[in-house]
Amino acid sequence: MRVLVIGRTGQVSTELLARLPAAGHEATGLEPPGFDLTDAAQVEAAFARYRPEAVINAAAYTAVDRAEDDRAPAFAVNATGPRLLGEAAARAGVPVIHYSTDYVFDGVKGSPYTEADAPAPVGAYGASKLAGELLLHLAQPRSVTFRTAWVCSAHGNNFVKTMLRSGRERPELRVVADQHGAPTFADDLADAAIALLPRLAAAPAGEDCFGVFHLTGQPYTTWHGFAEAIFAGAAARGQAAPKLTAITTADYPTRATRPANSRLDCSRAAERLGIQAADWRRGLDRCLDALLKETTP
Ligand SMILES: NC(=O)C1=CN([C@@H]2O[C@H](COP(=O)(O)OP(=O)(O)OC[C@H]3O[C@@H](n4cnc5c(N)ncnc54)[C@H](OP(=O)(O)O)[C@@H]3O)[C@@H](O)[C@H]2O)C=CC1
Ligand SMILES: Cc1cn([C@H]2C[C@H](O)[C@@H](COP(=O)(O)OP(=O)(O)O[C@H]3O[C@@H](C)C(=O)[C@@H](O)[C@H]3O)O2)c(=O)[nH]c1=O
Ligand SMILES: [Mg+2]
Repeated sequence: MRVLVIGRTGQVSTELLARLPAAGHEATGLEPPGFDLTDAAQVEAAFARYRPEAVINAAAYTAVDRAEDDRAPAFAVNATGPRLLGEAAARAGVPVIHYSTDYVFDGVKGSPYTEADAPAPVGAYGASKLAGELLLHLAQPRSVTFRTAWVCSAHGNNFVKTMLRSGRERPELRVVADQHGAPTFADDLADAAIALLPRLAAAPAGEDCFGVFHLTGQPYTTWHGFAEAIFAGAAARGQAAPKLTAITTADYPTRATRPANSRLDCSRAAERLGIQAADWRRGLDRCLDALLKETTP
């Protein structure tokens, strides 16, 4: 299949572009400066040029704190972008796979969120991503949105790389232990999307493979629990670990509020799509193998 990937050097787009050819697909990835998803004419031109049979939107404005003071660009990329893509895809008759976030929820619920729970974003990033989901599905009902969370990989910016870097610079790291969720590795997300492509291409609007699906890694943990796993893995690969201190959200003020409960219930994806939440500890091992050279002789 000819697959157009929006994003090229981001976490998820990098993994998609690395894996699509092996699955027999012809893939093109587009991002700035050569391509701007927020420009309708550029979106239209990309469809005309590449004639995709499916589109995967892995582009986003992901700077959560910056989005609070930079709302217009965040909404342009995260909301207008998916709308333009949905409109072009509907005209071309091709399905769209898109990504959204746990930050569409306020985090107040006492158990994992399902797709039936009402979103109520507490920050600009989450609000822009929620708008994008709605606009995409209105424009192109033959779309799938994977709401994921805490995405990491060996490429791009993420919590694993921040922890490893900070751990080299400082003897002690303080990490919040009262925000609950599950890390998700970008290669697992890419594999899920690629497995779904043939089914989406064949399915008419209204099939139950379209819609919103929660998809994260498992099991649930906290950012502090994740940091512990990162440094255990780093230590096993010969890197000295800093002292890790559990703190509360109140001890770590940030510009944007993060939800305390980011846990997503992924059972709908398992039941309807046959896509299982992957064990993030395996993903972390692959990521650390790629990032840290063995120091043993
Ligand atoms: N990172 C995370 O923790 C989470 C991410 N998600 C969602 O998953 C998806 C993938 O995220 P991730 O891979 O981490 O994101 P990254 O921030 O790693 O990559 C974003 C990509 O979007 C591209 N991009 C930004 N602006 C534009 C634009 N105007 N036109 C075209 N491309 C653009 C970037 O290009 P460039 O590098 O040139 O700017 C980059 O390729 C997103 O929808 C995100 O919201 C969901 C939950 C958690
Ligand atoms: C670096 C650091 C962060 N933290 C906290 C802040 C925050 O609550 C949490 C994670 O930090 P981050 O900066 O990675 O958080 P953040 O950028 O909010 O991560 C989010 O990105 C967007 C794109 C998403 O969609 C979300 O799923 C989520 O992955 O850890 C510490 O407690 N100590 C530290 O030293
Ligand atoms: Mg880039």
